[in-house]
Amino acid sequence: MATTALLSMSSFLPSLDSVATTLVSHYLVTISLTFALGYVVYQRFFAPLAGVPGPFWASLGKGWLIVRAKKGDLHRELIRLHELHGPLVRVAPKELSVADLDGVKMIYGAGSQFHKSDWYSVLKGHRTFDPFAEQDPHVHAAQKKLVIRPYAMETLKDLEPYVDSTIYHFINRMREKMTSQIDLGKWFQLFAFDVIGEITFSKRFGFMDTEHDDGSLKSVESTLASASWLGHVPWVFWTHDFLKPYIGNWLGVTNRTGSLMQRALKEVEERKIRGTDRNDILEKFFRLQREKPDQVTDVAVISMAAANITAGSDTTAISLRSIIYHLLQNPQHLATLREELEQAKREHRLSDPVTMEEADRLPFLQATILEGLRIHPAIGGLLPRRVPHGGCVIANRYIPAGHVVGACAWVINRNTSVFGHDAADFNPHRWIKGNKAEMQRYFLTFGGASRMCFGKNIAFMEMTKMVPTFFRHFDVALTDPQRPLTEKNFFFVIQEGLVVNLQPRDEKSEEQQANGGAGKESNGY
Ligand code: HEM
Repeated sequence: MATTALLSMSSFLPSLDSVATTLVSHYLVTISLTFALGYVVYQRFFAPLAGVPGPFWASLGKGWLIVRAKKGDLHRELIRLHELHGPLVRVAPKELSVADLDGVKMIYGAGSQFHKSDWYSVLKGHRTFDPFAEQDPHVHAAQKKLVIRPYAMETLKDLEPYVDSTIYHFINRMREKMTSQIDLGKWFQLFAFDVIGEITFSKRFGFMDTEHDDGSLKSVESTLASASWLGHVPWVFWTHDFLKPYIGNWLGVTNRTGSLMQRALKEVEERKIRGTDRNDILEKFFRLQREKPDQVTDVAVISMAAANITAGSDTTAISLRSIIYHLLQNPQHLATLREELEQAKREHRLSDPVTMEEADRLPFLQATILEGLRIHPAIGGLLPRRVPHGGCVIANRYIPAGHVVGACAWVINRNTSVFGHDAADFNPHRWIKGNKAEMQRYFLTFGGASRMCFGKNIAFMEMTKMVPTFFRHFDVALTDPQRPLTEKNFFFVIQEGLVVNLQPRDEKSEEQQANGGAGKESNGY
């Protein structure tokens, strides 16, 4: 009886195995929790960046940056956080967003020792020639020296007729579309791709003809959407790269070495067979290649041609959208611009398309373009840089070597001490009445110093010709002025919703007939 009772009791007692398992799992949980707590305490109180304000989760890992990249709102969050916390915001355990002006000068100014961080490594991948993503300053300087000439101010005159013919085509397409509402934002995108094709290969991609792209647009956007989060965890990219032969491609960023490269390769090969009498960018690269055949390799030429498409199409479309949208939202500024254009027209200083030289003499136009670029910088990423040996001090805070610092143009371009108390508003007059030199010193839309945009002059030429020519031809109104544009930041801050009604202003003018570049549409070699 007693034995039976003992046996039945033992069936309720835990076995030795389960006691051991429970103890081990408790032990593991306790160790993990202790480590986790220790990590949190370290990051919050003892790490070199401990105490720098910012979102709680950002101080613990890259998750906050990845979520922002996925949501596409990093630029807006950074504006909010800097307003709240001041010149430094901690965006990751070892990474800061900087709004301090001396800090910005130190990071991006001439002779800076702050070089591009690992964020860029995923854009570069295995590419051997890529000035945009190159992290090594010596390699970058050597590559830049080899290929920069075609982007110089002096060559713009050669490229102007190609821009003219594409603008002319754009205006004609708009005239055909005028009866219905027009998604002008989309048309600027088609234009920006076509014009890059024209100035690089003397060949529009034909997107304005078919009214859609051949996948290039998606390719650029999926590259950036993927790079913008992967850049924060480059090890994911490199692990995927290692496993790709077995698991296939799962990442959009590889498009950068995919379809755009193929397009550039095809154009280069065709050009080599056919030759050309054109003086476009490709021809200028070939000239450099003839001078230094062992250095300006085919890989370099193809890579630069592809870079023009990736770096120069969406960015220009975004900027055009910003300029036109803000003018339409601010009729008083549009009226001032129209007055300037009307006067120039009366005085026969306005061709059709407007020439670069004429546009240079239209101060309010220039101010409007700078203001559109200031208020909505096409690139909304942090432009991250590695802190050099010896560390640095920014806003009275020591930041050790190897940490990452960066500034977002959306934050810096809204600094009230540089751009005025109304820095959050669109007001072109600031570029006429304000301290232009000071504003240009901190104008981060095209990046800074040694890593400044190659295509700045080309982009300016396209915009300063397109904007007055467009307004010369059309009266433009937003179909729904109450509805703001939507925007998403995948490194490029892309807008949607610029839908307008167009009315013709005048018929083709005498100047248009007189201007050889405009009158000639070209699409081919
Ligand atoms: C409004 C239009 C444009 C804007 C706002 C813009 C903006 C920028 C910015 C901010 C950078 C620096 C990025 C960084 O530091 O990570 C950059 C670099 C670059 N851009 Fe642009 N860009 C524009 C148009 C163009 C065009 C039209 C081209 C080519 C035809 C181009 C080619 C490049 C290249 C090659 C670089 C790399 C420069 C280097 O690292 O040395 N961009 N751009």
